[in-house]
Amino acid sequence: MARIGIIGSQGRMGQALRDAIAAAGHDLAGGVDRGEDVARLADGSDVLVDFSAPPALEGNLHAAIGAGIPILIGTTGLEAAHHAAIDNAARAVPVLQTGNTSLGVTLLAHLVQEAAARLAPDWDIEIVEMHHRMKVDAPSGTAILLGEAAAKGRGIDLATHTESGRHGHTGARSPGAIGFAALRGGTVAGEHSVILAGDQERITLSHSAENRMIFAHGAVKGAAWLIGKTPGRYTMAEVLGL
Ligand SMILES: NC(=O)C1=CN([C@@H]2O[C@H](COP(=O)(O)OP(=O)(O)OC[C@H]3O[C@@H](n4cnc5c(N)ncnc54)[C@H](OP(=O)(O)O)[C@@H]3O)[C@@H](O)[C@H]2O)C=CC1
Ligand SMILES: O=C(O)C1=N[C@H](C(=O)O)C[C@H](O)C1
Repeated sequence: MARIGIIGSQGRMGQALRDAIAAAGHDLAGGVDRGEDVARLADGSDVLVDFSAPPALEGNLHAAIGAGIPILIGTTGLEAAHHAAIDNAARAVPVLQTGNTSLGVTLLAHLVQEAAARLAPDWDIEIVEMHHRMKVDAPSGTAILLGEAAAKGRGIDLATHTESGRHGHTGARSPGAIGFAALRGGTVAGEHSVILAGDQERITLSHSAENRMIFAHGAVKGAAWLIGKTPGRYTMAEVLGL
């Protein structure tokens, strides 16, 4: 049984996490939101779970290091500087950062990598996602995760092959690009499709989240798994044995 501290505890994911912690038989160590004392939460926790916002990341990593406990980061909208801070923190404590904690998306990423590796580079890759009207970042962390899986399969760098936000006279698609399109509306928990488009044929690999509990259950599983691990950066694939 683990004491799990939630960062972003009043948010949509924070509330789902409370139910998932109870369902798994763990203890809720407490929760913090904007402006509250994360270091104190860390001192009373065995592991921190962060579903808040990117500006909170640095303080959250600092608190985990100060208390000598692992941290799982589910917050999305992270930039290169955030990933550098995570790499740095992972030298001191176990850290798991992922754009999606669900079993289904973790498996989907494997399938996407495999498909991208096996199909010739002239098969175009487009990633389409839809989320609820309150989501603040785009493309979603999951879309980026799937783009990274596709890029890995292709042996290319995602950053230099991304095409997103097409509008107006864009010109033809760049050969080898990975395209992103983001839709927002209603209460959609999370829809992702990776479309591999060849000449006269198409493959679509998709995942539908019916509600947030799939993310919450995965996050609790990942958080408990991190306890006792040596410092380093871990993945959901390792947690789920995929
Ligand atoms: N990896 C995954 O599987 C998933 C990731 N997510 C990601 O998790 C994050 C949260 O999503 P969601 O719960 O829907 O968002 P919400 O906006 O519902 O919740 C975010 C919570 O974090 C709080 N918060 C904001 N800034 C800080 C801060 N500096 N310190 C502590 N708490 C803070 C907010 O408080 P306040 O309202 O006062 O700002 C709010 O309570 C998003 O980045 C989302 O994309 C979501 C689902 C799954
Ligand atoms: O903000 C959300 O809701 C979600 N965010 C994550 C993302 O950005 O991919 C995961 C999930 O799709 C829900």
